[in-house]
Amino acid sequence: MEIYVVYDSEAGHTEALANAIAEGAKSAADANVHLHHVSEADPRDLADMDAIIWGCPGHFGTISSGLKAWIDKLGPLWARGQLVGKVGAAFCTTATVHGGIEMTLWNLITPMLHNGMIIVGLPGNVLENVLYGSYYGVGVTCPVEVSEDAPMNMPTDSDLALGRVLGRRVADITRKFVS
Ligand SMILES: Cc1cc2nc3c(=O)[nH]c(=O)nc-3n(C[C@H](O)[C@H](O)[C@H](O)COP(=O)(O)O)c2cc1C
Repeated sequence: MEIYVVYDSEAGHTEALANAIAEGAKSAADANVHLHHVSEADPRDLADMDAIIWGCPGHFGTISSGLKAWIDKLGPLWARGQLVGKVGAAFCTTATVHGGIEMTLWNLITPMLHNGMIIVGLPGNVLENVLYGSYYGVGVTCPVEVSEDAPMNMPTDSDLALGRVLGRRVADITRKFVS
């Protein structure tokens, strides 16, 4: 099965989470995972995918303009119904816990629904999620550094574990549709 992971990221926080999601998806032996920064991703490639996972930093409570501009190139695929029935999932990073994680995840999911995709979140029986996560995908907080000299606050091991679980879950659910 073909799984596409596309992300926007300015300083690498969301990229680290995207890497963990791709790693989780790749842990399924039958998954062929395509991981791309949005600047090098071709929307036309989505037609050949079985599952699509996209994510970005939350910018003012919603999708970053970089990823939104890319999503807005999906009109021709939408018009031909080429994404209908594909599995989708979303992820994001923000700087604060109450800085719009859920709104950003919902805004990422909305265009998937408009394209007829089947959304996969994380349920409460996933251990990593019940302790810490979100039901709408993976949204994690990387707090702003206390000073310019401080090391960057990247996603924690728990954050990355959630990412791996989402990637694997997408692969396991997609398999039920493609086999
Ligand atoms: C223009 C802009 C708007 C942002 N808006 C928010 C916000 O509304 N809430 C929040 O918690 N963080 C906000 N942030 C912080 C980023 O979401 C956060 O630092 C994120 O982890 C950056 O990920 P990246 O390194 O992958 O770009 C904003 C950052 C920028 C540049």
